[in-house]
Amino acid sequence: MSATASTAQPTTSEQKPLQTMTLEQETNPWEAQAFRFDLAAKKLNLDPGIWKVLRYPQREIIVHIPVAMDDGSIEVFTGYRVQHSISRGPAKGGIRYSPDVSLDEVRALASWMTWKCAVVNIPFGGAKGGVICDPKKMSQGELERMTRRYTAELIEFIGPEKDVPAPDMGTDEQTMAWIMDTYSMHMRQTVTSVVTGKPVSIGGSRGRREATGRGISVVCDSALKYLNMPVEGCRVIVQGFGNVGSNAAKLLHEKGYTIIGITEFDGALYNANGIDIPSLTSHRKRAGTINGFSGGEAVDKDELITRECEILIPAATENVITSKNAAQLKCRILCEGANGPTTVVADDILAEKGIFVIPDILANAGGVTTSYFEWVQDRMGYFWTEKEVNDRLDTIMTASFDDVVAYATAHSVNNRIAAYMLAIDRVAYTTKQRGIYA
Ligand SMILES: NC(=O)C1=CN([C@@H]2O[C@H](COP(=O)(O)OP(=O)(O)OC[C@H]3O[C@@H](n4cnc5c(N)ncnc54)[C@H](OP(=O)(O)O)[C@@H]3O)[C@@H](O)[C@H]2O)C=CC1
Ligand SMILES: O=C(O)CCC(=O)C(=O)O
Repeated sequence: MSATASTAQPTTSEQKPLQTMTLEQETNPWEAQAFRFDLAAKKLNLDPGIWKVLRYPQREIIVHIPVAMDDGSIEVFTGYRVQHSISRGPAKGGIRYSPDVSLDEVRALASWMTWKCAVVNIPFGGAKGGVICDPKKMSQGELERMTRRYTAELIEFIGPEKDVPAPDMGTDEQTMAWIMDTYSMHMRQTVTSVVTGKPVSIGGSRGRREATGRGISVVCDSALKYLNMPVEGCRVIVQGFGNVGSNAAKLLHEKGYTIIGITEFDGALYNANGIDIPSLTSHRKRAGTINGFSGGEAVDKDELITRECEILIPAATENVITSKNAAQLKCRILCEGANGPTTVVADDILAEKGIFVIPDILANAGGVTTSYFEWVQDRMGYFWTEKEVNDRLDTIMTASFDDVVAYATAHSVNNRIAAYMLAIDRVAYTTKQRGIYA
């Protein structure tokens, strides 16, 4: 690795039609995924048949889930599970509960899971699930009934050797416990390895809760080393203070980074001297919001992500960095904790600004990597210490960062396209090896 590496990144597109995209096209996650896939496949000179196979998901399941609500009414929720690929192993990926879920979003998230698992070289394909609902407005009883019914509808499609769900936005360890229990009732035996991200007491892995944030902290360390930048004085802004954002902030704070900004859906905080993350976490637990915390100044959340910092970590949702605000970013490194936070148009603007991007399918792969460890431990019935889990995670994340950056240099592409190319090449190889032409 070069100590004098430049931050300059080649642009994503060589075509100009990007400039004529409407904002609606620009922010469709499936279009964004497909655009980058096509570009990487072209650079790989991918076999046209394999191209067609990998471009689209293998299976898309839509379910309508009737749920008895607490007030006695019946509501019907729409849910999806999309399995993009099982070429390298069982499909793997989280389940999202959000009012914004759509089939195109779940398709994109499922494809990103395939590429992500291949980037970190773990033996899974990709899948994702989602239910259109607002979990913040539902009681625990309503969420449990919806989750159990959703699981029952998917019963023949999921399983330890078929498709292994995990948490994502709006879902957590409790949701995974309900899925595991519902699946086990149908199988007439306890099957812990059907989901990951469960509570440790029922087969979860130590370290899974923090794993995505931990992986982010590891790739930030690698990026600083690569760019010859010190941790001391490294200012970080984090968007999102849920599972991913809060754990990334906590671990980076422990490593000596200065977290100067945190945003959530309903507010944002700034402190040029650094926010005390443990105190903010206690406040967030008590108050249910970051608002009202005395250790930072309340600021506008959209403006905060454009403030000067060394590292910006979007860890909330898709399409937060678009043609509308990319030119205003003043970070040196963009580390994508969320899936799909940057649009393809924004990619080119960031490249022109020389921002070093650690793409989502690498940066947030710590979660699925520790999910892999959980699946392995459940199948062995033997559980590792937290240190063993974290050490293995650190090793994989560091090596994957090095692989992507080396690939980018070797092929003169930016980090995102390098990660796609590396992943597509690996998935194409197993797809051919398994003999789809038979
Ligand atoms: N959980 C995991 O292991 C993994 C998650 N990811 C990705 O990371 C992202 C976050 O997931 P996760 O942390 O699990 O989700 P959570 O539901 O735990 O948290 C989401 C956070 O994002 C905030 N948020 C939502 N919309 C906005 C917005 N427009 N501006 C600012 N903040 C916002 C929410 O704020 P509020 O509470 O105020 O609504 C909340 O703090 C998603 O893209 C997910 O796909 C990727 C890999 C693994
Ligand atoms: O842990 C997992 O299996 C998947 C987590 C996830 O949904 C993601 O990485 O986007």
